[in-house]
Amino acid sequence: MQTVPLIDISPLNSNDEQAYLSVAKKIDHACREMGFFYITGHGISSEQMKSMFDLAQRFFDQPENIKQKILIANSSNHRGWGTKGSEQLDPGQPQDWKETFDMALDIHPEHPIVKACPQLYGPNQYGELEGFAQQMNQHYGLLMAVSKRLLKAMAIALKQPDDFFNQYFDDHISVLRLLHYPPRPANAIVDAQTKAAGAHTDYGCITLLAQDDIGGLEVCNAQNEWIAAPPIKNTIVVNIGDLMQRWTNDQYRSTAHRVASPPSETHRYSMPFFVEPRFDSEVRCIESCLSDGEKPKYKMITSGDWIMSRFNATYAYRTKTS
Ligand SMILES: O=C(O)CCC(=O)C(=O)O
Ligand SMILES: [Fe+2]
Repeated sequence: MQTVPLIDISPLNSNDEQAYLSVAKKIDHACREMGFFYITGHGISSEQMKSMFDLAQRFFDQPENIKQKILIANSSNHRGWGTKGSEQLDPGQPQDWKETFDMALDIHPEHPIVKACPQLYGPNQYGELEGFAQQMNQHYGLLMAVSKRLLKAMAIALKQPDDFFNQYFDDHISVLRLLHYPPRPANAIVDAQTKAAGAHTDYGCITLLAQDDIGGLEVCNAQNEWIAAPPIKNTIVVNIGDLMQRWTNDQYRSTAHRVASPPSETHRYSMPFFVEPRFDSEVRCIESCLSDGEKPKYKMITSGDWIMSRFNATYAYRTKTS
């Protein structure tokens, strides 16, 4: 059975051109075959990761009334805390059993880009936890640096200029999200197949996911089999999102994935970083992804329009009000 490959990306930081291209090729292969891979050699220390998981736990441990003050449902730009049941990733399944915290670039309300797209830009809502904003922003910067290295390698593998993807990442809309999957209460009627997060694809270019050591992430491989993507120490899981699939005319796979319910009494934490280009980036098929006579499968769409259409499809609070 096909498994999720592991790639050491440290050569992406070196001057050894051969080693660089060899890693770019491995990434390209994984994007085509599986749409998912683990990375090591990303440069984010295990201490940094641990401090982020400690922070996530402290954040979600706060009383409900404190978290209510930064409710995502009251945010104009989709930032803040999401209660259990506010998101339903798989419309054929019960709502996801998780609480969330979303943050992105923190931009003053008077900035022109906020005026141009107030649904996706603006200030974050952090709440009251000491040091939280600073630590989240620092981690956001570290993840963005790794993401830019990956996007450059993908551009090169696709025979594009180095900055083909990265040129769309000034004023980007990438989101760092904290996730807490608490145990379902004993009286909640669920069968063993009910997932903590339903099957879905991610919306952006790529996602960098850190997971704790509980496990539960499952990936649908090219043979349509669900396979486990268990935690591996000091790795980050990378997967392709819908915008990258559109950009590459389906050559890179935006692969469905889901999260099994944690064992009883067990809390699971994870931390996806959704890498999403500036809201007005025009995503249309890259020429080098078309063979002779082949036609683009998708119409051009802007990053912002795509992301908003996906939020509206999966969040109860948005469908009620829009
Ligand atoms: O919690 C996880 O491991 C995966 C989360 C996920 O797929 C998502 O939030 O898009
Ligand atoms: Fe996902």
